Amino acid sequence: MTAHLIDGKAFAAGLGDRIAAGASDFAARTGRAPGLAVVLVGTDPASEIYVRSKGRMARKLGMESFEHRLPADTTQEELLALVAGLNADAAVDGILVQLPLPSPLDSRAVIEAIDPGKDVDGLHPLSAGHLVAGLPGLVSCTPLGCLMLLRETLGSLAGLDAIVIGRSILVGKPMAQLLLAENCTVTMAHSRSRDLPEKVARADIVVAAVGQAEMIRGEWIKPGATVIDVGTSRVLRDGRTLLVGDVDFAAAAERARAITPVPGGVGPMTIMSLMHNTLVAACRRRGLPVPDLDG
Ligand SMILES: Nc1nc(=O)c2c([nH]1)NC[C@@H]1CN(c3ccc(C(=O)N[C@@H](CCC(=O)O)C(=O)O)cc3)C=[N+]21
Ligand SMILES: [Mg+2]
Repeated sequence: MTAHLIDGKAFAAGLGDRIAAGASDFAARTGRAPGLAVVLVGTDPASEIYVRSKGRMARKLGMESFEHRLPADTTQEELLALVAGLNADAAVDGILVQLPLPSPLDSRAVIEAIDPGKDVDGLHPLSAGHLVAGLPGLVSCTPLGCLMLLRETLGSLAGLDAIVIGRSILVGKPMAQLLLAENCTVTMAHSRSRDLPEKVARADIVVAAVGQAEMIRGEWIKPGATVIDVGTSRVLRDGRTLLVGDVDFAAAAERARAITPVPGGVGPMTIMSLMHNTLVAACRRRGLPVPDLDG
């Protein structure tokens, strides 16, 4: 392997120290810690783990964590009533509703009910619009984390050719907007794209967010490219469950200049970006200056 490993876990830990300092400063000025509310509907085991680690991280950094666990048969009205209560709660600066919601709940309507000032997931249409318009707002956690890793690895991204594979509202679309704002030339590829290998081969930056285990082959990667792997798929291999990304890591690492591992790459940055957004939302809501959290 020749690529530099982009250590998301270590970068997230450093960012966490700066967020903790910002949270403590916020508490000293306002008399209360920044507050994050996480809503989990149902008992999906993976979601349980994510929600627990978000709550644990918030408390570790000196923030208040409000965890709301609702049964899988919660009605749309009950969920909207909870969101309305969190919108009105002065101790809550950020609201995250864990996705996916069990059917038949309508996640779009729930997300649109969140106060955009508390939308720490960056999923409200107003947050998405702010990003496209280049206005300050809250940016979706996974793309924000990817951008921080790219800046840390490459410095300026201006003029680089980037490809984002995957066009979800949670990751692909905001990622492309962030790269465009960094003056990259951005290609957005997806399941219907033609000649994907050729398109990937032209990119200096590859962000893989398709959700299909090891779909991006190592031979496609341009030598010297930087690869950010958003995927986390559990696969059974030699009788053991393994977490793998959207990129064929071993082969890609032979060609890339730098690459994120799975786990330990993008995942830890997603959670830390949520903490980042919670502190930013808290400061904005109180009219306080947002601390400089870039290393
Ligand atoms: N409203 C909403 N916002 C989200 O941001 C959101 C969501 N819903 N639903 C589910 C996905 C998934 N997600 C992850 C967070 C952390 C890791 C993470 O820390 N992963 C570790 C490995 C963890 C493991 O071993 O399973 C790593 O990559 O190193 C992964 C995935 C946030 N999501
Ligand atoms: Mg990861």
